[in-house]
Amino acid sequence: MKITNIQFGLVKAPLKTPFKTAVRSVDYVEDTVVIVETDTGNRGYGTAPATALITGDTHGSIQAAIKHQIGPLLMGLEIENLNKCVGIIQSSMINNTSAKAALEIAVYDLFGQLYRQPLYKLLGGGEPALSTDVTISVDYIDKMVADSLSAVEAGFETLKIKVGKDIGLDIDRIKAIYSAVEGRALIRLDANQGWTAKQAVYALGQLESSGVKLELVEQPVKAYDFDGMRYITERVSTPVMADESAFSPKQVLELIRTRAADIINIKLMKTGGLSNAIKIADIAQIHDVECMIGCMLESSVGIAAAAHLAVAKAGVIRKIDLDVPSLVEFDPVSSNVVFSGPEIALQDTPGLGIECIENLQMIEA
Ligand SMILES: C[C@H](N)C(=O)N[C@H](CCC(=O)O)C(=O)O
Ligand SMILES: [Mg+2]
Repeated sequence: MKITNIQFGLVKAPLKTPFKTAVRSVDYVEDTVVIVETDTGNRGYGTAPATALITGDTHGSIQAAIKHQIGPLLMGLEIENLNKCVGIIQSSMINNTSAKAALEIAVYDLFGQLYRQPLYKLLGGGEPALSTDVTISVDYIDKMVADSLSAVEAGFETLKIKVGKDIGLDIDRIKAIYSAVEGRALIRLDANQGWTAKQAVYALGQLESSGVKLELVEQPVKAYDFDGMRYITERVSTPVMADESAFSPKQVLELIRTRAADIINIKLMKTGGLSNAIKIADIAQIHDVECMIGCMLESSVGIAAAAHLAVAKAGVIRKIDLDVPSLVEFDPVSSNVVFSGPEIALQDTPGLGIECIENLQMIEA
């Protein structure tokens, strides 16, 4: 099975309610769709969102990187030599992790089709079921409490609360949500780089001493501020998770070596796809550091790939944040990963089992 062509499209799905974090507010999911074609007629699918504030990537940069730099190097490559395909994708240029992720996802999808196995089995196998948290956007307190209660009613047992906008308000937000859902849901926080190290230590200290139990706090400070991450990790009981600080295996090694984080959030759009995500999971497991599988606000093609990885690496990926299918009005993607509220079930069709992407708008090559 040889790569012969790459096509592009765009897929868009409106959100039920705006997704609001410390850095952005979004009303819909929009991904570049990458279709890798082969001489056998098989087509591999990958997607990437334009999360410019986190990865630096836009739809224009993703498509240009694939069209002009990485794509031409892949023509004629045999899918059975997955290592060669992945090696070329990763060494073709620096950065551009979203473009690399979309291509790797498509190539791994084809690898699964070649050997007629679902991806998670080719990655090592596992129990094909996961349970995800759901994100509660940062907002005024009553709205966040109401959203948290609705999520618990819908069956979610873990809530990922977005904070990082205003430290005083954040403490009130978390206390109010905690008392509304105490004993019914676990609370994890994501500050999306919105606090300083001192603010984080203060806020978490206030919460811990008032009896609020948090599962973890994600990326309290700026991505580059490894010293700040370590400062917080050393001073609070709540486990600290690195997200925007943890793109590459090398960064993860550094975070672990300097004890700057207790947990690592793996996202395919940060790692440049599955190959580096696997390396990160292995590095973390060697060091007894737990991981979360996360996602951007992105389509269910990328999220399906992340779910396959999480199943295969369940020994170290023990926290799941793959909630976008619950946040959209409708999911245009049908794959072999079925999302139903908090439950994620993987079926055994080959690769990612992409059957259809509704409303896919093809882009002229
Ligand atoms: C969607 C997921 N639950 C999530 O919260 N991801 C964010 C980044 C999402 C984005 O801004 O596209 C995160 O973990 O920081
Ligand atoms: Mg995060």
